[in-house]
Amino acid sequence: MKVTVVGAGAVGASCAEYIGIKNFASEVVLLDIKEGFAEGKAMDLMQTASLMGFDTKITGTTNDYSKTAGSNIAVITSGIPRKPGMTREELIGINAGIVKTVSENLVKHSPDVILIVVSNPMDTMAYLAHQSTGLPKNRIIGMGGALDSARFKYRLAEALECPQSDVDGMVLGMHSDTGMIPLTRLATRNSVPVSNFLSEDRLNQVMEDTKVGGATLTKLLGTSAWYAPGAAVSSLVQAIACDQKKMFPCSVLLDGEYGLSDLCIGVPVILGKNGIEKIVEVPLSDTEKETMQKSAQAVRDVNALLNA
Ligand SMILES: NC(=O)c1ccc[n+]([C@@H]2O[C@H](COP(=O)([O-])OP(=O)(O)OC[C@H]3O[C@@H](n4cnc5c(N)ncnc54)[C@H](O)[C@@H]3O)[C@@H](O)[C@H]2O)c1
Ligand SMILES: O=C(O)C[C@H](O)C(=O)O
Repeated sequence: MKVTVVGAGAVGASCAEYIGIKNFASEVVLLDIKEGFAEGKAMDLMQTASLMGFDTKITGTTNDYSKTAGSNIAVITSGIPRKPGMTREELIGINAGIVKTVSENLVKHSPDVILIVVSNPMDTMAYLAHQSTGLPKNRIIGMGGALDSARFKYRLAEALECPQSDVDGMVLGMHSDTGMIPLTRLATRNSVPVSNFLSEDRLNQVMEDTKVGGATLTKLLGTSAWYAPGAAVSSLVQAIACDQKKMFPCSVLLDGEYGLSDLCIGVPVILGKNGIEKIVEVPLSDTEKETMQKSAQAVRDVNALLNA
């Protein structure tokens, strides 16, 4: 199993580190445009192998796509992150050009690759990857919902004063400060709806804290987060590489599901060796349906900037 990670910055390196530690891939290639950077990150990570107990071979390259040839999975993290006070959508001007070139190069060298798009604004970048590569829709996956759901569980556990392993929950919709839809109605603590334990006000607070999860960290760190993003990507890569058939909310091209078409947005999918093996349609309440439509409109507005 060969995995390429484009962008050896904060998220790309964290993702390569977690893939290494989980020890399921034979090879990870890190590629970056900055001279020597991916090689340096790869060497540093490889010097953790005997300490962390993994055999995955991690190598780095400066923009040489021939080294990525034959990749089963490729992760795109190349592009600029936001600074405090910015939205993810403001990154489109620079990141669209990068994601277009990178996705074309990846597919040229690995025609059977499954792409995982991370660069922001992620839903639009996943849509752009479809436009620029023409890959079948099961082979382009936008990562956002897995991370947002992890943050949702963190906030739920905080409110419930319980371990995160006690809680379950999912975030659908656009990966943006206003477009996320944490499904509080369906969240549970050991199968018991969380509304049995938390007031409506507290649940609304959990929802709001989840939606601004990325912005909160960006304000604290001065740039956007990388540990949880890297871990979330590594979980998607593992689900595909190990044919796990696990369910994650991912940004995928819809064709009528949830009443939406011709956009990528976060919905639950089953991930296995073929990438997206199934889109799961969760029955939504009228309010959730309305919120999903608004979120989709926000995605379409950003997609329209690709042609502006
Ligand atoms: N979808 C998500 O949930 C999520 C989570 C975290 C970060 N992100 C996004 O991921 C992206 C990366 O974030 P980061 O914190 O790792 O940034 P970073 O600046 O640390 O790393 C980005 C790397 O991309 C490289 N790069 C730029 N252009 C390139 C190109 N054409 N080819 C190859 N490499 C290139 C840069 O040299 C840099 O090393 C940002 O757009 C950020 O917003 C998304
Ligand atoms: O917040 C960001 O800009 C980065 C990423 O999308 C995140 O949610 O951490």
